[in-house]
Amino acid sequence: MGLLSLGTPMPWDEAKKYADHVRAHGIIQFLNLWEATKNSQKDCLLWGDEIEYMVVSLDDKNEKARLSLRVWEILQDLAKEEEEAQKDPAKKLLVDSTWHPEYGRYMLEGTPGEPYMGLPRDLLAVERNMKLRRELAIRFMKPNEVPVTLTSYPRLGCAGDFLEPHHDPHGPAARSLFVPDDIINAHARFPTLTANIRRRRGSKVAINMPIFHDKNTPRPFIDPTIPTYNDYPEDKNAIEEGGALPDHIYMDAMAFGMGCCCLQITFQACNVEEARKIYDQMAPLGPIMLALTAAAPIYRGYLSDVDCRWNVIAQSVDDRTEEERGLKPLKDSKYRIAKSRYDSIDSYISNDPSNKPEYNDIPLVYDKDIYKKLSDNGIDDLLARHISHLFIRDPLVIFHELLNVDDNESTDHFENLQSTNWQTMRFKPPPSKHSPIGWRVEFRSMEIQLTDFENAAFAIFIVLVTRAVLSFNTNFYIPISKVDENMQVAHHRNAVLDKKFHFRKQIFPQSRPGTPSAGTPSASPRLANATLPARTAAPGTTGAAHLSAGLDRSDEYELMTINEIINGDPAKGFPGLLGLVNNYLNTLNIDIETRCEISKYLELIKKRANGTLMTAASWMRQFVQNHPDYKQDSVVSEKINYDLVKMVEKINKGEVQVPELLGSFSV
Ligand SMILES: Nc1ncnc2c1ncn2[C@@H]1O[C@H](COP(=O)(O)OP(=O)(O)OP(=O)(O)O)[C@@H](O)[C@H]1O
Ligand SMILES: N[C@@H](CCC(=O)O)C(=O)O
Ligand SMILES: N[C@@H](CS)C(=O)O
Repeated sequence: MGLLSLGTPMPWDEAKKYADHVRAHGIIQFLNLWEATKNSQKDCLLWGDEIEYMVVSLDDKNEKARLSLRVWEILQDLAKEEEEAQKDPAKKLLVDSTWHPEYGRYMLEGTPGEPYMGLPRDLLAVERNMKLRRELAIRFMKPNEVPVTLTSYPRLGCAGDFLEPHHDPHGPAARSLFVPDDIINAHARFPTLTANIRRRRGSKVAINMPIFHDKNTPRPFIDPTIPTYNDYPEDKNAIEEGGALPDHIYMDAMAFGMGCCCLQITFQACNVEEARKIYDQMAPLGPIMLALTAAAPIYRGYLSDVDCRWNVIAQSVDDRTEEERGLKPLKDSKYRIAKSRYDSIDSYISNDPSNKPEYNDIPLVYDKDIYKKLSDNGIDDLLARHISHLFIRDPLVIFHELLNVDDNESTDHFENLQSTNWQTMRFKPPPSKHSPIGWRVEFRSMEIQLTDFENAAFAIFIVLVTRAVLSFNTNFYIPISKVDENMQVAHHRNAVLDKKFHFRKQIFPQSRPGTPSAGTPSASPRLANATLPARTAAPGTTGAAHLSAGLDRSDEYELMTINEIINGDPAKGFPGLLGLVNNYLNTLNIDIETRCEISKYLELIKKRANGTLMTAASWMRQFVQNHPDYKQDSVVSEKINYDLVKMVEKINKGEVQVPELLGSFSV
């Protein structure tokens, strides 16, 4: 969930006049924050997860499942509960969670009440807390409502009724043929984002995901369900003007993307350099974890040929103009921009000596005036590039009342741009110079899993990987263009088993006298303030000019399966991420009971990676394809959707065992 300021939002025509104002003050705010917090030291790990839920209303009589638009009321009740818990220590334990709205009016986001600490025993609190959150949310729902952790809702945007209460499509913010604006959270941030993305882009967003061709799916597949309204100029372009591609599932609104749910993990680092190191080390894992957590195979009532949500969201908030997308020569826009605001990261940012210039091998577009301002104020090259790259975007939501703020105290303008750059990783400064919170990093690519057990397993795995990274001083660097290739590969149906991903072969630092050898923990996870590698690119250029002078690093990485990346390859002496995590755990003094409990979660990761257990995406595909109503035509009917949601609910209640998904683990 991004910045939820209050006020009167500006429509795009007005907001764009203040874009430079917001950027200029955003940078001053960042510099003020930097000055106050650049030396901040935190000595303990704090971390937390964010779980996004969809509230589904079940109509058992008619066997229909609809998204409930009642979440605002549920959130108010949860907020009251949180408030009371603040006053009553006994209640605090029972509530121990924090709740936020999300893009969809049917979505909830729950986090632990306080961040977790870094002790192994604290890991065992994660699943308990996730269960508590689910139970708490249920307490404020109607008897027929359930919180489900599906990544994409199978029948979102289908003709007929998929909302409770029903609303016809259309509305001035999204102008969608498929979803009404009533589906968007009422907080001004969300409809304004929706409308201003569309207006800035100059057309509705166009999302096309390849259809899964089953035996009876027509070839070519031309979707007969796309309505032919003519209320808005864009409507006719859906089929006639090529908005909807043949053999694809076409979607035309932000809700199809930002209405998806995910699992995000945020860690606090000891200091800014450690945060930059974690950011870089975790970035190549973004696509790996996307493929391993794949849970989104169905869109707008059709089985698709992809397993993950990422590209759907990227297309759903792509506010680039035609000029920025390279469809027209640059005239009114400033830059060609290769990616949507929601996409994989574009540059590594750590000053660690293992970050070689050649790894930043994709052209980085950045605002050269902002780069200069940052540079003149002592920000080093890599960080200045990162921030001035985020600042090529326009602020989409500007509130009249918050235009002029005290840049010494507020970080609103900085957060405005930071929180609408939705990338696989987020590098997060302390929220304000007065905050006790330190420099943090957010890992954002994972899809939400069907049960708390699985979500806890992935959260625990990721936090342990960060500990192993710091402890063994690992090196996961590969050229960022290869991380981007992996990101696309991760979307393929069953990529987890069928595809290979670029990954670094030698992940430990080469042993030198006096340095820790492969797989032994370094004396301290703290990092020295290493000097910056020399760069040859002139500040302000948009190309990666330094690349041609760089070394060829292609022998440092190779294509591996997810199984090899996670479980290792003994023949090659490659430990895999689980090997690293287990080595790390071996260095700690953990009681047997705790270690056994942690092993349960790691076992799930191992089995998902080696194919013993299915991903949620594969399991859902199988559920649909085995359903008696399925006609082998890629259509996921209302009845199949209802049965799927009921099944997920039963799994969460422990009423049904699904060994193909969860093995013998109980939820
Ligand atoms: N000091 C901290 N260190 C690490 N994690 C923290 C800290 N404080 C809170 N968290 C965790 O960070 C996560 C995100 O928190 P929060 O919702 O406040 O951030 P946000 O800025 O809204 O997130 P987003 O970047 O997704 O918009 C939660 O899981 C929370 O428990
Ligand atoms: N729901 C979005 C993330 C929204 C956010 O940035 O908080 C996703 O699935 O990635
Ligand atoms: N939840 C995301 C997407 S709208 C945000 O608020 O930034």
